Amino acid sequence: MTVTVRVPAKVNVQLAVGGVRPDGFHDLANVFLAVGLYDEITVTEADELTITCAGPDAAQVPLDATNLAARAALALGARHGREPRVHIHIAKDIPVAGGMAGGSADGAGALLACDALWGTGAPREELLDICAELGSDVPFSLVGGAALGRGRGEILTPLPVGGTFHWVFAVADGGLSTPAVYAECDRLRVASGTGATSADVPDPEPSPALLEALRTGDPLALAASVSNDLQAAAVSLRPSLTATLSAGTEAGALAAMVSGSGPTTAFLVQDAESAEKVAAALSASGTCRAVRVTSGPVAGATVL
Ligand SMILES: C[C@@](CO)(OP(=O)(O)O)[C@H](O)COP(=O)(O)OP(=O)(O)OC[C@H]1O[C@@H](n2ccc(N)nc2=O)[C@H](O)[C@@H]1O
Ligand SMILES: Nc1ncnc2c1ncn2[C@@H]1O[C@H](COP(=O)(O)OP(=O)(O)O)[C@@H](O)[C@H]1O
Repeated sequence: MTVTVRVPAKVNVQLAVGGVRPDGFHDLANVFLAVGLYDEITVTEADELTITCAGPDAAQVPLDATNLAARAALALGARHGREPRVHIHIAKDIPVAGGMAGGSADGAGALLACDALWGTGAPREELLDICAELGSDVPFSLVGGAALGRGRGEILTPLPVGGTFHWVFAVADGGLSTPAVYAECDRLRVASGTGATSADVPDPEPSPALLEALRTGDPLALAASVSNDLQAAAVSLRPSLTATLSAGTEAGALAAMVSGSGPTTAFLVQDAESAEKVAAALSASGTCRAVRVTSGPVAGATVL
């Protein structure tokens, strides 16, 4: 028997980063939006746990027990007294190490797929607990749509969205390490004299204007309120992102931002027609490796 699950990428329309906590994580107000770029995770009964991956960035995906999809199968199996004898195939379309939660998508997808394959029938709460153990972004990959993530991003509240938002993503050459970008954010804060701990940095809060823009589905209002506290750190580590951001703005994007920890850049546009125009201009600019056009919100991990 075989089960396939489709899982979307995300963009953070607000990423407010608090001070670094004693456990090394940062408290967040993380407003996630699931967008229509997908990985597909297929699990098949097998003699032992094995993984394959296909797609343009497949060479950068680990195929051992560190793969989040393998860790998900192991975690569900351990809770239900079951050896994870499965082959996991990842059809990867989400850019790797791009700030779009591709690894998290694979973790959430493999979890849901194994649950279906094994007939485990794990309650949603248990699946969300396992997701949070796997990584801060993994619960959102399961849930999809739009949500506010508190804590380190794993405590989710679904958010109402009143329309479809159109996006262009510029994929950069190479990735950025998420821990390195958080560390650079701390370094920049210390260097500017504010300090980087929870005692120094105000508690992160969601922007009321941003939540209202999502609720009404108004792209101009959303463009006026998006923010990403990791952007300066990503640009500091990858200065060439400035040229990509400018190219999208000059082409008419309503907002230009780094997606999460980057280095993918995200451009909010008015409609599907302007998306094509901005995408063409970004391609022609020579400031990125690839350009993707999509929209959101879309559903979270779904069994096909
Ligand atoms: C920045 C964000 C924004 O959504 O995603 P990406 O843009 O990388 O996809 C997330 O916070 C990434 O979440 P995720 O990639 O799941 O991170 P985890 O595996 O939980 O943690 C990896 C490392 O990132 C740092 N980290 C992560 C989350 C958080 N709230 N504070 C942190 O400081 C820590 O150094 C941690 O060891
Ligand atoms: N399915 C996966 N399981 C584990 N690690 C992965 C997986 N896919 C990618 N990775 C690795 O995890 C790191 C982060 O990748 P990814 O989740 O794609 O990016 P990001 O955290 O920026 O959204 C990269 O080093 C990548 O090689």
